[in-house]
Amino acid sequence: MPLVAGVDSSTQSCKLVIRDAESGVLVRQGRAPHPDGTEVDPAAWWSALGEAVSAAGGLADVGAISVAGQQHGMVCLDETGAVVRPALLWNDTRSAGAAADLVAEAGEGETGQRFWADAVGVVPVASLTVSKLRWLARHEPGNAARVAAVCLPHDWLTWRLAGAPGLAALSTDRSDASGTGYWSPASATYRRDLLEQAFGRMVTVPRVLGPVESAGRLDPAVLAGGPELPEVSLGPGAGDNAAAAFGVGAGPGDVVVSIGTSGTVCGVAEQPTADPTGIVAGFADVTGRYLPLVCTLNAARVLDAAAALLGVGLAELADLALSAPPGADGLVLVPYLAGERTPNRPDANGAVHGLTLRTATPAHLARAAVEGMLCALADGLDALVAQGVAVQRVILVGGGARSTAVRRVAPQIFGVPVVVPPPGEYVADGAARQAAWTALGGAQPPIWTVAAPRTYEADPVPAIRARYAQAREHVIDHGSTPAPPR
Ligand SMILES: Nc1ncnc2c1ncn2[C@@H]1O[C@H](COP(=O)(O)OP(=O)(O)O)[C@@H](O)[C@H]1O
Ligand SMILES: O=C(CO)[C@@H](O)[C@H](O)COP(=O)(O)O
Repeated sequence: MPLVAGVDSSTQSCKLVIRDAESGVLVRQGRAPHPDGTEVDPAAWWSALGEAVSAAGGLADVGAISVAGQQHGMVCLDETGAVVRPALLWNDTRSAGAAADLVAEAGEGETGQRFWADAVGVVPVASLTVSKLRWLARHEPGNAARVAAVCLPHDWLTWRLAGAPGLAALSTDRSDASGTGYWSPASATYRRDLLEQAFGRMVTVPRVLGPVESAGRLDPAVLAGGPELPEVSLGPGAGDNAAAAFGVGAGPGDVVVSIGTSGTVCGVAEQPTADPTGIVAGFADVTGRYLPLVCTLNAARVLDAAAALLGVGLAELADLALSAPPGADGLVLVPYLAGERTPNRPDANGAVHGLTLRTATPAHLARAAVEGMLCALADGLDALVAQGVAVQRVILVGGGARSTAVRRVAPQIFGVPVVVPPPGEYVADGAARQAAWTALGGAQPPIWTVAAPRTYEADPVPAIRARYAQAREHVIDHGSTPAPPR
């Protein structure tokens, strides 16, 4: 088994790495962008995957491939296997009302929340597949009637790589199944009753593979240059966050924070979690364990937006942020630019508080953007700790981890050392490592050496979080009607 490939089909792009199966050494890589928007035709992911494969020099010398992908996205297929409508992504908030309905149907207030947390480890919010299915049933009955199977982005890409061999061949893995809202990590079974309740009837769902179970073989006809391909085995794949935790080799005491389109905070746990507040999602990981996780809708794009607002690039934004004092003299940016999932405020907008003649500078705004985005994640870290996750250090990954300001400010806000591996594609790396494990077999995954990380330490500045906590409730929900003038 010379080489293996790992894919990260994420929100903004598709990244592919090719690594040596035994040592993990990076051999080559490729990437291609995804279209913008919160509903996307899966065909765009497929063509981006093809482009990424070509950019990486093809798969002719690769023995196994695994696909990790953005979680929760609803891919509906008809009985011929054709896509019924563009996929609704994890960050599409139109299903917020459907999520609230599903919780209310299970009982009033905390009773409903507790029911879902106990049943499937998660409380429905707009992001979850179960909420999207309910939305589809209520809002697009014509499309809903055509649905024969529902799967997730990584499931669909893996199935396409296998040559789309019929709906019965669809497969997924524990980590991604645990983000649907109708698969229980604790019992490792589908809650078909909950899917049926949400959608009105049962549809085909992918078989859930174990950590090293193969999803079949790559159909050589589906990729350019395919006919020359040797036999390539398909790994089970994963949700992107589980793949990242596996890619960086997170262990006890490690909390992985990813700053991509989403902001996520997660840790590997030996036992499943069931948080009735819904803040911590009780996901599964790729090794057979669990991955309690908090996810925000606003991370790297908050920095993109601040840079655009100030008319600077991302490097200059970081320099500006670092030139302002910690706490930005009281300027606070509440980063709910895309609505928010944690806290569950799908209709909220962002806000800036504390503008004065002193704080109305580009440097203060840049600092407030970095701090606000990180404070929302620090709230997630607290919630994870409340669920019993130990935190000795944070491992920072995702595109936003490239920002020097994020790296330096993060330990002030998280209050623990922040370890930043060299810039890389850790989701794709986790998928590649999974492909290697599936192909090589063995009770334990191959040990791959991760390049030396850099550790950032700083004295915590609790005042930043205290000020943020004051500000975060003072946002406007765009669905709400302003009070009439008096
Ligand atoms: N130096 C940088 N500073 C801040 N943000 C960055 C930097 N480099 C890349 N990014 C941001 O990272 C994001 C992409 O990160 P990525 O983890 O690939 O996202 P996703 O997995 O959601 O597709 C983009 O929004 C991009 O602007
Ligand atoms: O919804 C979640 C996790 O629950 C997100 O983390 C998605 O999985 C998207 O990830 P990125 O593309 O932002 O990395």
